[in-house]
Amino acid sequence: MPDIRVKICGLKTPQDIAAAAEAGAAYIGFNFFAKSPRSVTPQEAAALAVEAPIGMCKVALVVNADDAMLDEITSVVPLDMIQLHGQETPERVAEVKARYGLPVMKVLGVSSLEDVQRIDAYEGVADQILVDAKAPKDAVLPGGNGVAFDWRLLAQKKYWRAPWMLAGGLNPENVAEAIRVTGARQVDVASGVESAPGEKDPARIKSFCEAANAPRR
Ligand SMILES: O=C(O)c1ccccc1NCC(=O)[C@H](O)[C@H](O)COP(=O)(O)O
Repeated sequence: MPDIRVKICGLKTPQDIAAAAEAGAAYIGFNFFAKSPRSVTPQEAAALAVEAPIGMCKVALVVNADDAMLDEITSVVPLDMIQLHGQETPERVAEVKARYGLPVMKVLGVSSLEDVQRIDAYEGVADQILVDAKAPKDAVLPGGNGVAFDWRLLAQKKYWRAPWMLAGGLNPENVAEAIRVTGARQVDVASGVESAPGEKDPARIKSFCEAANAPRR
């Protein structure tokens, strides 16, 4: 099993799933944010999920979703985890965990040390924490913008009680350095393995997974 666990986010086709599986990704993300070029419907995600090999963690990405939306997604798609990518409070994280009986990954955007400190409020309730770059002020999307944050912000505080994952502007060219600086054991990528917004590139998925697991200097 690869040392560094990789999540490929925003998969839309069976070819995307095959590329992630062949490259050894541990997680795949289905994006239910309608404005995203990576979004899928619950029915599309259900058809894709059956293509995933046993043991690959299938994650539903939602942004400030209400129970009705989560009820629909979880009733149709065989999932292993829910990723909350909005302004969900620790209380909402606990509610979602209890209601759906699935592990929850809470995403926290970082652009300052204060943001890093704010993560502590979630470490006792979220099953995983995804440390992402904050979206630029004028961005349409709350994630998937290909923007990195200053990885040195994690140098002092890179351990939480919950396992964590690094995201934000990662790509095959910089992922090894990001891992070196932050000590991340898990990494997540969306736009960095695409040829155009929402179009995954199998060669970049492969290069990303190889670079994440290349021997460290
Ligand atoms: O990818 C999207 O379109 C998206 C839309 C709305 C909320 C979150 C979204 N992506 C979240 C992810 O998990 C990304 O992998 C993460 O933000 C990093 O994205 P990128 O910088 O493009 O690798």
